Amino acid sequence: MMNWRVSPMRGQPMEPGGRTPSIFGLLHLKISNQLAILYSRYGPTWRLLRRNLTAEILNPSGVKSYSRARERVLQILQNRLESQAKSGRPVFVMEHFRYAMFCLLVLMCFGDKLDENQIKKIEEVEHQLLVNLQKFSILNFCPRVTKIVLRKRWEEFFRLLKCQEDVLIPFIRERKKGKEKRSREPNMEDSKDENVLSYVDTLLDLQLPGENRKLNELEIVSLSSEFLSAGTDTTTTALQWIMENLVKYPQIQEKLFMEIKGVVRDGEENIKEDDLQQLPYLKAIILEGLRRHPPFHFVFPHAVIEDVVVGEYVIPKEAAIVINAAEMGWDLKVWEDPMSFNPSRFLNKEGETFDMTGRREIKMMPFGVGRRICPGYALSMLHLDYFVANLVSKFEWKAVDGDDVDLSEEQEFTMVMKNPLQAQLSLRSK
Ligand code: HEM
Repeated sequence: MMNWRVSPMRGQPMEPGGRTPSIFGLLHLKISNQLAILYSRYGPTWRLLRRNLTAEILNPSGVKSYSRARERVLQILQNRLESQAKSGRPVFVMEHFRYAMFCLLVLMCFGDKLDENQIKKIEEVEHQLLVNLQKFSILNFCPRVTKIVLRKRWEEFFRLLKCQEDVLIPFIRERKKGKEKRSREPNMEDSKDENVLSYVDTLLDLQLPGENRKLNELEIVSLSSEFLSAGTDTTTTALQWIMENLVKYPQIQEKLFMEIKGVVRDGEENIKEDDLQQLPYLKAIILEGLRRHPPFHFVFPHAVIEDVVVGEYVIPKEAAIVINAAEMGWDLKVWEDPMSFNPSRFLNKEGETFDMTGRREIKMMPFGVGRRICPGYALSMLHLDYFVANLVSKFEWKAVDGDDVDLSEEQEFTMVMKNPLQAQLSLRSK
């Protein structure tokens, strides 16, 4: 087994025979590395921060404490879809899905008491940063020169960062105030909401080793923004692909609905989080969706820490390597009829859950594998389970009349649907 180390650089796939990437590849690496630095206000502390993210907020009990937030966001999403469905017109679901996934992360990041207006303010500023990413990437190119020739663009860039600070810093200060109050008055009768640990709380606690200091506000702004953007588009894309396949294959949707009906509690409309474990077919559908349509076709670049030989390839120390995760999930030697959407391939008689972490074997890796696996892996699996189950429980999803469901892909930040999903939704009778 190889020794992996994440390089913070984006890279090009290694060429056969262990040659290093071409000069264009190296240039690309350099530019992208600088882009990452430009967008982040913190230094090389990412290793520690990642550990913090996994240990504090994305661990099973951290994730569980947000079940009320999930219920609230599900309600918002279902209401939005219901009012559109009632118009009888096809519903374009992508924006609704993205908003719901974004809300979930905002509530985890800044605390679950935020109202919709506050969430919308955060969404607007984060959206502006995301859509302007391309435009600002040129600023990495010889900043000394671009600071003169592209002065206006630099100003615009700083204006946008300032807007982001103006929006996010008050939320960070609010969390800080709450924490200080709790430590001053430990026996204070706190409402349950205030006690839910937020990502910002964990960042406020963090002590940077070696530097003997805590993170400053601007660093927390960057990290919060990264948390929101890393988790929104990825889960939205996966959710959309899965729902698209349920529209394309009504018999799979029907089988799932029958399974769901068996576990909805009396008098309840929605599936409870605790009941998701009783839905093996749902889990198989999520896994099949991630295998067939992984949101990232390539995992982030990694580097080996010593020369290694893999098959006929020599990978020299420090070379950036990029793994094509999508092809791995479509490998004919491993998967039967890999391009078909067949959730049953994940149903095994022994009831064993499929391992995606790479501990046992690696047959697919939509989240990467090993110690650099996506820290949001378990959270997004839960979000996918919960939202797919409840969206199918509440609505019947059908193709728009005469529409041949189109599975063409398009590369954006993730591999999205070229023609975003639109569906005819009808409320299931209670
Ligand atoms: C379906 C949803 C998601 C998919 C498919 C996905 C996939 C990935 C992949 C492939 C990587 C790179 C792993 C590697 O380096 O080999 C990654 C990294 C990362 N993901 Fe996710 N992700 C998802 C959701 C999330 C969520 C919900 C969060 C946070 C709340 C998140 C946070 C991150 C972060 C912070 C990293 C960088 C980790 C590092 O630098 O070591 N992801 N993700």
